[in-house]
Amino acid sequence: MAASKMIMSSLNQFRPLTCAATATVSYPSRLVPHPPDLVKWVTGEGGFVHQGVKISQDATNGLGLIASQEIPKGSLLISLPHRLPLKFSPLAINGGDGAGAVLVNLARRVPEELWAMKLGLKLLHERAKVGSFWWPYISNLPETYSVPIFFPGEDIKKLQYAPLLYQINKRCRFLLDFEKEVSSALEHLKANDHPFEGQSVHASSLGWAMSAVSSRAFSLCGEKLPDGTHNNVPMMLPLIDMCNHSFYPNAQIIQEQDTRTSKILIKVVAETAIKQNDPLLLNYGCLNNDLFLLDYGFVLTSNPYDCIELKYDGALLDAASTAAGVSSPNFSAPAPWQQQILSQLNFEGEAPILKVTLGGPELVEGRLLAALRVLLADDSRTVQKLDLNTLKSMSAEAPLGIANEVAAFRTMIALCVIALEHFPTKMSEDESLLKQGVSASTELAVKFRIEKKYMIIDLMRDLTRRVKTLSEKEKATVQD
Ligand SMILES: C[S@@+](CC[C@H](N)C(=O)[O-])C[C@H]1O[C@@H](n2cnc3c(N)ncnc32)[C@H](O)[C@@H]1O
Repeated sequence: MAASKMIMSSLNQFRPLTCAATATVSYPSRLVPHPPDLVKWVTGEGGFVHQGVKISQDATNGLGLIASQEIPKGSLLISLPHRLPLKFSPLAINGGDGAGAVLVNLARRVPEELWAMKLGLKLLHERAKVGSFWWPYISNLPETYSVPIFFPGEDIKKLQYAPLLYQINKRCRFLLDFEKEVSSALEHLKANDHPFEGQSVHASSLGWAMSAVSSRAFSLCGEKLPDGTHNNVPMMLPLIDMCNHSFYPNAQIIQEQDTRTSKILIKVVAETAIKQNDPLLLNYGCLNNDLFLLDYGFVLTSNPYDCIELKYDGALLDAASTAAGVSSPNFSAPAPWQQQILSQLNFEGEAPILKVTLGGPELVEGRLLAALRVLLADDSRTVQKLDLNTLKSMSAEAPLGIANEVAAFRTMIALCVIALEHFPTKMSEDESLLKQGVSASTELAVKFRIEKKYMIIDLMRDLTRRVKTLSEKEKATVQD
């Protein structure tokens, strides 16, 4: 009863689309000071919430869900009725009012890779709309986000990692350009056709909406299409999106078709037994820290999926192998048979893919490993007997012989050294900066680069161990 009163009183207010420019606090406040009770809203709308599931302030991750009692494995934790997820369905909106058509046209101008902005437009529309069905949910969203588009310029520089700086720049530029496009689309609209209740929309509120979606939406199976298939649709899942992330989750989202209505229901079940006071955790995906920071605004320590990006380049490989003391390879001028394999690996040809990664579960991108093995080999016949998958595989032990494998690994270690040297600060400097007590965004930026450096150092250690084992094997073979 008390909750419904609270909902009613906030429904009558004007909904400004403002957004605080930077996320400087660890626990951002919600859009309104005392938002409605989400659990009551979900159950009131016909959803189910296990009696042992509660919203609670997490020690480090903002709000989260916790178990207030022991919950057995397999228990249903949350079930959302069909109308609760917030989706952007252009077909449904197109058949609607003029404001819907304006939203659809704006969404068409958003590049596919920034899909979060498309759903963000719908979120902004609902945020501005007085009487929105989703207001109890939206009012519970954070007011600010710790994603780097909101970092002060000097903290963006502190990330020290060009591929991420490029992505942040791209997003910021898009938001500034899109602000202009939105403004001109909203000009001269009749009040009824205005999707944001007559309010102008700035880059900061577009950024708020994009970040709210990128940090909370799940890509799930949508309704059945006319051809019988289902496509994946990003959606915001009230309450479920209060779960924080872990690579060792104790909860899982499942989708089931309701036998009565044929609609798809979204549920969360306990994947393991959950102890009292444990947080309910979902796995957001096997992502590197670039994506966690860009989309979610956090950085994970010892993330097994973290990696660095390099550009495949003959001159860089020549420099690395020379530094590694590998005898006279010529990466810049491969023999024709080597060039042929480089084409098969997509390093040469009309549309080469030069981006390669080091780190993550694969340790070294298979294409790079294969290229090094091939370019360091001098016998074309042995190489041509092997298939590409063997050449790309780290678990294929020294397919071109131990000397070749050692040279390839040494070159990779040297590549790691070069990558480390690209960071202008030393690890000790980074760590002492953190000890000084810095702003939340400086802390995130410095933590990001520290994690990248640790990842590179761990990879170097792993490769060095492999070189040692291989060298010992070679010595043993010679002695036999
Ligand atoms: C889907 S929401 C989860 C609910 C959120 N904590 C809140 O207060 O509303 C995702 C956000 O939670 C925080 N978060 C989730 N998992 C985290 C983790 N493992 N470490 C740090 N922050 C995390 C990040 O701010 C992220 O953008």
